[in-house]
Amino acid sequence: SNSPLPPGPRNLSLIGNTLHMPIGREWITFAQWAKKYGDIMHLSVLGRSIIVLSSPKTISDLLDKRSTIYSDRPVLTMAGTLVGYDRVIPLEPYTPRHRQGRKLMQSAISPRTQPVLQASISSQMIHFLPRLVDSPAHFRQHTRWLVDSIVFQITYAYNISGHDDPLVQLADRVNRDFGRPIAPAAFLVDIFPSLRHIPDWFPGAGFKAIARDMRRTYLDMRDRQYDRIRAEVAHGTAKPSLVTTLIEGNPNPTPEEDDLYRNVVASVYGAGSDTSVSALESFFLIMSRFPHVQKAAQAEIDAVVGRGRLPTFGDRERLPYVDALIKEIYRWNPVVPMSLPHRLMQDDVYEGYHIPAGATVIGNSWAILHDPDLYPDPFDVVPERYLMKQDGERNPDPRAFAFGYGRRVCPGQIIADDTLFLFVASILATFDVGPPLGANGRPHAQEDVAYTAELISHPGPFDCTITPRSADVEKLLATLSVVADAA
Ligand code: HEM
Repeated sequence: SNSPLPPGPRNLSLIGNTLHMPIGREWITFAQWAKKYGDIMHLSVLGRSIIVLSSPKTISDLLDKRSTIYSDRPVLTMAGTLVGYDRVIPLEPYTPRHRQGRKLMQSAISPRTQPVLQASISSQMIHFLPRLVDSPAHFRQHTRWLVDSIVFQITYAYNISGHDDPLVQLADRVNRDFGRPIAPAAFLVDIFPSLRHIPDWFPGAGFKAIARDMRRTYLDMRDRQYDRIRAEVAHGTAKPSLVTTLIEGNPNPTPEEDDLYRNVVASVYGAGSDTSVSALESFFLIMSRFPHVQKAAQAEIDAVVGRGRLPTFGDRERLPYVDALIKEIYRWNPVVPMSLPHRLMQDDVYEGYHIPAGATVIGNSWAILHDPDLYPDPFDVVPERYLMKQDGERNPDPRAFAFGYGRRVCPGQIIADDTLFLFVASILATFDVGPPLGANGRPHAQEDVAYTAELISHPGPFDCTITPRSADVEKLLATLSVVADAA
């Protein structure tokens, strides 16, 4: 192409921008660079092109409108080729198999199936709330328990017991494993893919044993429950679940179909668990930092739901402030700040710039969600911004950016959003969340909580107090959990 590459930081010939690359939370540095170089920016890292898009328009023009060529994923040699995570939907290349997998997931997670999914979320919530009464200091552990319970209920009709449930432990291990090879340049083989051919005994080939170990753990988690349900379907004893639906829909799958089904189901945990946990954790942090927001949301819930029952999904449309708070949770510290990287499949030209085939294309969602022209006072939590009469383009719904783009947009949004709604509404109806207290019983001075620098970003360590709003609420929760256990 005769067109120039998009502008970007100075290129140091062979090594490109490698030496300039920010280490950790690159979304913030990229947002600063975008002010200088524009909302389409080119970086060259070890000979590979990275295109960073930082405005709704560039993202919509390329990742949405030209999604036929912008929907591949970059090849990750360690995580993908060696461990095998490239068989799950989020990391899979853009192929007919990927489209088939998405279709299966979308038919399981759709407005048609939403009532069944909501029933699972509600039933797990009833078991979750009493845990918060018993040990509020462990709110993060309970939050993860809740999300895992919902995911395993939907996928495998599996009721997890406590935090030491074997499936939870296995899933935790897969989660931890997953973070390692997808961290930038964590393994040399991602920079020099031909290293994957070196023999196992060769010095420096330790990564191959690590990959084999991770693969074993992943397959164990993927297959154990799946095989159990397959046997139950054969005996006519299987409970309704995503696996049951897939197997009953095609009792004699080919080996390829069988592999596809297993990976589609595993993708629900892989993509849906840690992401949802991050959003729910942000809720606690926001509540402990912005008490006036909490009070306004509680006043709305009290007026609409009253104090004698828990909120339900049917209440949502009469809770506009709670809905606006949920939008702020997605925006304030987005769960996936730079979305997942896309890969361009053929040369393209945009606004006179050449975008080379194979380029990694990143939509910097964080930059958009913190653009003061779109969201005034972006570092504050201001649900009111969505309730004002909108002036043109201001304060767009953050979900348009928080869940990714084009043909790779998150297919689990319905579950994520329903989980977040019921979590926020139920906790605000029953608890007060506040800042941690010092020895003198007064609130601690609050320090800024840094979010982690991973692909799925979580709030760093923080404490908060979580107390039932009244003795009546405590009784209500105890009764509900007894009834739920009996059922
Ligand atoms: C608050 C919770 C969640 C957030 C913020 C979130 C966000 C995202 C984002 C940003 C992407 C990348 C889209 C892109 O590449 O442009 C994604 C992909 C994906 N998400 Fe979610 N997600 C959440 C929950 C879930 C849940 C609950 C599920 C499953 C039930 C799920 C399943 C997936 C899958 C399978 C993909 C890969 C799609 C593909 O590559 O084609 N997510 N999500």
